[in-house]
Amino acid sequence: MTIKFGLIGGGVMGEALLSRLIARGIYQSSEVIVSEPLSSRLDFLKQQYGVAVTTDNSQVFTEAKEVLFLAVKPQVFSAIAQELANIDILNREHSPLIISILAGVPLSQLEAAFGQLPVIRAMPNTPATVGAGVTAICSGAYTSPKHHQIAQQIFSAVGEVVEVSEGLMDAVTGLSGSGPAYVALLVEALADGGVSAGLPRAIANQLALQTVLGTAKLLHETKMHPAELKDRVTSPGGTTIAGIAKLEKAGFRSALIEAVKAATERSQELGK
Ligand SMILES: NC(=O)C1=CN([C@@H]2O[C@H](COP(=O)(O)OP(=O)(O)OC[C@H]3O[C@@H](n4cnc5c(N)ncnc54)[C@H](O)[C@@H]3O)[C@@H](O)[C@H]2O)C=CC1
Ligand SMILES: O=C(O)[C@@H]1CCC=N1
Repeated sequence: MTIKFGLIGGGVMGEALLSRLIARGIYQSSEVIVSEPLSSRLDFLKQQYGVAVTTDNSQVFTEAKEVLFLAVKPQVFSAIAQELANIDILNREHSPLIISILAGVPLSQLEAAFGQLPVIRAMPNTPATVGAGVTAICSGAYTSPKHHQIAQQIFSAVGEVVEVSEGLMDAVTGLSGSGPAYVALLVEALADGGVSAGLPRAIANQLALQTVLGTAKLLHETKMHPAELKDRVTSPGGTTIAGIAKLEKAGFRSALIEAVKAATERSQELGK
């Protein structure tokens, strides 16, 4: 069977994408090869998903006919680019589309590393694992509508897809890329608040999680503005306004705004 999809880096995000692509039948296990330095991860991915595995990134690059998917940390990108630099890419019968989910690494750097191959830069997030992710994509100079369609199909398998200009990718990273961690912190802190107010831990966890999930679902399904929902919950002289007053005093909104800005700036730094 032809190898269509090559994955370099079988960690959290690599596995999230891989698992959904196989489950949705976008690629068969026999069409996928993964490279990873950690033998424990390789054994796991091979056993769990039935894919071919290797420690040799150049093998993945050479064999992948349709997509080479980069899911390593940005800090190891230059080492990988050097490793792949000697492979004769331009004279290949099938040049793969390079898809990178590396935070911060710009299209210019990716295109320089891969000659004139088509590159799509993407920023997914961890809810991709359960098909509830959101991914922003932007296309490089050598891509065609066909490449665009392939990337749409891949990321649609793990959630929603939006297209942005490359100048916005760091901001996307600061918001939706990093966002699941902020929301997880919110859920944990809400539950801690419940425990502090006397609730048993298990019940506090359930209430906190379902409140966040339910609120997101309500906003999503009704398209209600968040401010309107806040107003609907907030009775005059009631409990909610007492809670909101504390959040405002503690700088809740500005803490989130600053978090997104700091993560955006860090993404910009990673690309330098
Ligand atoms: N974790 C997240 O929420 C998100 C991460 N990203 C991006 O995805 C990329 C991967 O992040 P994670 O999956 O969280 O990291 P991770 O650490 O879970 O996975 C990276 C994998 O790459 C492997 N690796 C290290 N050196 C390698 C090499 N030379 N060749 C091949 N594989 C190598 C590691 O062993 C590891 O399994 C990063 O660039 C990150 O910016 C993007 C969106 C969300
Ligand atoms: O923390 C990071 O650098 C990566 C990028 C977006 C989410 N995690």
